[in-house]
Amino acid sequence: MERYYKSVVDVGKKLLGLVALALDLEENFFERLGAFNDQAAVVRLLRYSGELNSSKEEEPCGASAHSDFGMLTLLATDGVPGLQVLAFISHNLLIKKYEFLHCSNKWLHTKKALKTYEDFCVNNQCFVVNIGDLMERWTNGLFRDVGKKLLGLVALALDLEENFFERLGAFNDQAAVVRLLRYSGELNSSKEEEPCGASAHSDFGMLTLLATDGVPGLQVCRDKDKEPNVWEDCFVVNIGDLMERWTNGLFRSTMHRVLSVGEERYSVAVFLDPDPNCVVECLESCCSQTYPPRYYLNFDCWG
Ligand SMILES: O=C(O)CCC(=O)C(=O)O
Ligand SMILES: [Fe+2]
Repeated sequence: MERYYKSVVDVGKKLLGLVALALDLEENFFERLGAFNDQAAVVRLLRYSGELNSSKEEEPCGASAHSDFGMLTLLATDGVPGLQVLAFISHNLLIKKYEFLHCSNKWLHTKKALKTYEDFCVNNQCFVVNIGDLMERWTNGLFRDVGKKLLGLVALALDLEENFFERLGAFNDQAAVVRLLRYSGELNSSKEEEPCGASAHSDFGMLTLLATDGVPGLQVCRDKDKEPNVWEDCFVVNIGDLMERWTNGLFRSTMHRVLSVGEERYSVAVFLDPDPNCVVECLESCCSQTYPPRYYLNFDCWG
């Protein structure tokens, strides 16, 4: 138990170092601030009996909805599902998501932002890292500012006013979702498969800001990278699917994946999604007779 405690605290410190770098602070910022001085990592061992509620109205609940108080929480489970994460899903995101999954969803007709609990896919190869309330206060404001600045530049590049996305309401109730990632670095046993940390995908939202610890692994499809690439001392900024929709395909969302290179790897991804109620339609300045709108909000096709 002591060994487990020590290695979890080390992982936590490494992740907080990355959070600091992602915030444009020195890696040891939180250490210098004294956050680890007399720090106690509290380990809670949990057992859920699995008993179902007798009342049909109530959802059977092991632990009711909450956020954790501190900086970060690292969660390891036995692989039995149950953990859910509250997701704010916009109508546009939902369309995109179900397009991707090739299936229909009744909520597609509501045109409203939804707050839903999504099952968290538990995988015994990973920790789930929850951002605590203190860290959220620190990060959310900062990432909103960086994101706003970048989106101002995107607007200027599209021949729009710098505050275009702000005026559209994209930042009204915007949440920057921070995902702290650790890749174990284990290589696949099968020779046919490429050793994969995260399979090829594009991100859903407007922009993603990505900071890594310098271990290679991230590949971007359009560059046709032969070797896993490293970007140092910078954020990698990925364009998301909603930005592709907004710009009528002028800004393509970035297809990317993470290969396993036999070395442990950490990264911090900040997903900038628009306000869940913001309508994402092809911008006029990106459409012409030659390039008519490629994306419509066509609800009928979802039956
Ligand atoms: O870890 C990385 O470099 C990429 C992570 C990523 O693409 C994602 O979480 O969507
Ligand atoms: Fe991604």
